[in-house]
Amino acid sequence: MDVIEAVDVRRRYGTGCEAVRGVSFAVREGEVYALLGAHGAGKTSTVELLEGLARPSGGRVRVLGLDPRAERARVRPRTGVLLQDGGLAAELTVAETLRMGAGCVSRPRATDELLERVGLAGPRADVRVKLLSGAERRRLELALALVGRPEVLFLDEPTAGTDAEGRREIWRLVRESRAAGTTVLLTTHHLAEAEELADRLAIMRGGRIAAAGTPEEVTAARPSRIRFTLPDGVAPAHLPLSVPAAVDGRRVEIRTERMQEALTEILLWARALDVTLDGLDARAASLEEAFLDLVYAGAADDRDGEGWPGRTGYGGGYGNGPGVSA
Ligand SMILES: Nc1ncnc2c1ncn2[C@@H]1O[C@H](COP(=O)(O)OP(=O)(O)OP(=O)(O)O)[C@@H](O)[C@H]1O
Repeated sequence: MDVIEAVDVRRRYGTGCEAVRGVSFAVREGEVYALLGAHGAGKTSTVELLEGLARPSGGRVRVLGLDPRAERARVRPRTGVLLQDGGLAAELTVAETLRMGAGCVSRPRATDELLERVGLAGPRADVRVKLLSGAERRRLELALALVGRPEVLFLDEPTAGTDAEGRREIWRLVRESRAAGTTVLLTTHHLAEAEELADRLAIMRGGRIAAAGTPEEVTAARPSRIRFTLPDGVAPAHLPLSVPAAVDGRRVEIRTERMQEALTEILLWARALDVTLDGLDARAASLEEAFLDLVYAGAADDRDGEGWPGRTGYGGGYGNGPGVSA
């Protein structure tokens, strides 16, 4: 069952900025789904619509089958929200803050047990919020999101302001929530975070979804890369490739969706010339490459369809002759 649904959703601010431009995705029960993108991609603007904080200017959002804004009273008790900026009261202690949160929900978790779980029990429970580290604040905010036993968790940049260790702690808590059956939608601009946590993800750029699926599906749709060093005496113009290649000094880089064909062509060419291809390296795209490609180089796709910067086309094939310069 789809617990969270966005269908062709749009959001235009009063300033005229259209931050969300026709976004569609669905999150299944018990799944962790990440909206991944650079700053300003439209992640928060999208999640806020699902949290019921604003109404979409177009399209449709549903949480647990309900309209999160029009039916807020029914949706809110079943969801937990971690905002990008939690806005905690600085003078309250950790325990006071969580007790206050517990007072606002109908079936609160035991606050002592929850503080234990997020690593803020014992002496840390009596510390004022203003004295907490960034990671501790985030864990307290997460405890507040969890105190009402939510079926759905919205986590906007859950590890913002935390160090590497703090990040791992929060990742552990997110995994525990998933293991308990909670459906999680999170936003992040950290690729590692999406890789670590997400069952499926959508990469956002300019208010749209540039790619979506499991990490494997997203990378499978991106071109593989073959690299090698041009052998001495071989000119770039004699490369036998029917696929476009880029040459930087003596280094050759080929991006291709037909890895096996391109690699076969290169190896046969090298054997015909009796040359060794130093540094030969062929690999499928990593999620990081897909992300960088879609989020940054992808802007070039929008402009001119060139695909990636610095590309030089070398056509040909074996018809080009032996390929060894005189
Ligand atoms: N209240 C607002 N009024 C006008 N424009 C806004 C408002 N909030 C966000 N925007 C604009 O909408 C676009 C998307 O912003 P949004 O915060 O949704 O992106 P994001 O992907 O969550 O980025 P970040 O990781 O920095 O939070 C940006 O161009 C931003 O400037």
